Amino acid sequence: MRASHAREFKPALQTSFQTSLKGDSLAYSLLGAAQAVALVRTGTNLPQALAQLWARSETSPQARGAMQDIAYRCMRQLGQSEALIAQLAPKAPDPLVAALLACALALMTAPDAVAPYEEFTVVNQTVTAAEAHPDTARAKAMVNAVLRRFQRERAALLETALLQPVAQWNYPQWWIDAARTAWPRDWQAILQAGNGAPPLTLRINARKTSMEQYLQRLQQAGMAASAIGPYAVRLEKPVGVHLIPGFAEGVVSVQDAGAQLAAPLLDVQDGMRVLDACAAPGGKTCHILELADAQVTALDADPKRLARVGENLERLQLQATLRTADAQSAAWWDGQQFDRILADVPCTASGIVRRHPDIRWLRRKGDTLQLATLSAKILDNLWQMLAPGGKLLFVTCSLWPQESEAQAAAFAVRHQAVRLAAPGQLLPGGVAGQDQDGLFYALFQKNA
Ligand SMILES: C[S@@+](CC[C@H](N)C(=O)[O-])C[C@H]1O[C@@H](n2cnc3c(N)ncnc32)[C@H](O)[C@@H]1O
Repeated sequence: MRASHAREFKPALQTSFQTSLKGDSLAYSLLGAAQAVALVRTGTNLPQALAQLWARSETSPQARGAMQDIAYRCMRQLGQSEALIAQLAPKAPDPLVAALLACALALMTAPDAVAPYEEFTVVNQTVTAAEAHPDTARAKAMVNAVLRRFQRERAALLETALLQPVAQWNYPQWWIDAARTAWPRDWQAILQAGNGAPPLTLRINARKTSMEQYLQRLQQAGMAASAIGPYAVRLEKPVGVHLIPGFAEGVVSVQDAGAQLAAPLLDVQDGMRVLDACAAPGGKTCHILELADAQVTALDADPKRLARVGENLERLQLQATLRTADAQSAAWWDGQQFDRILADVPCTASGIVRRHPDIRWLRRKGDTLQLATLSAKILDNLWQMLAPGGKLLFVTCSLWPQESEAQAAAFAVRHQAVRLAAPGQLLPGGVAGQDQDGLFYALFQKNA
């Protein structure tokens, strides 16, 4: 990257500006997506950035869908787009201009078999979008020139950009290096899997249906699907939750196939006391309760996220005790030990980047150590709460050994914990047809 393209993002963006663009135009969606991308570049995660924009504008569901699609595509191709912009723009553009160009370039280089929009439409609508916002209006001619030059010199520009690993893989360099070090054989497949669109996997509620019944229900609804686990069903074409048969009545939930391994591994029996120590939004809490009549305490440090556990329990007609508390502390605990503990600890989320493609651009290299330190404290604190003979399942959605296997090994030594059979590291994608997220599982038992 040229020196003039070193990142200097202005933190103040005029995101509250109400545009006069037509709500159903591509220009409107491009401008919204660009604002979200610019917010990500100042440290906001993408779902929050989009929610922030939608909270103050009357954006139709269709336009929201289009904005979200463009912003997510942009995240998956940001390395390449920024390398192209560095070649094309005479000096580093202002943040919103850079984000708008990155969104346009993501559409113009989309890996889809059929391009999402005609290229000339993307160019025209990007210029229209630039004209419509005070932070980009002055750059209208530059935006036009950059995109038209990209059209003319596409092959050569891409060839040069792709010489840089960040542009080739669309991850920060430190992330590429970390993947290579941790997974010398699989790092390319791992990075590639993180750039794909995630599948839509459902978990059937064993209290309300069987796999056979539910597959039949989908067939009757004309939705192609296949069973990819004892409770896991993958829909061939992802759809919104409101279109999933039985979702509203709690017959199914959305949950990755890998994440569905947690509840069966915990081996919860009726009547057991179970602690789900980092529970929100409650996917695993609910699965535990679908499989056994257990007394579950669902804990989370974030009250807003914990409220989502409540909503999920309600939809599925299940019950648990909800506690907003810090799993590093025992201040909330009544001293009664648990038979089972699930520790689905906070982590870098490097194993679920295909669902959250913004994560790679938000994380910093030092986050891994910081989060591993926090989760070690959580694990150490939870161990005293486990009854003798009880089991603790440690889960992360990370690919970094520091947060996963190294953490598990050190924990076992610190507490003389017996390590039981568990999958260990699941790489994203996984075995053919399964297509799960990159999760880590370690199961411990306390000596009786
Ligand atoms: C990986 S998510 C849990 C996902 C959840 N188990 C599921 O399956 O839906 C980690 C959760 O840990 C929570 N968390 C972070 N730090 C925490 C702490 N110190 N104590 C308790 N919860 C914490 C976060 O708010 C987040 O909801």
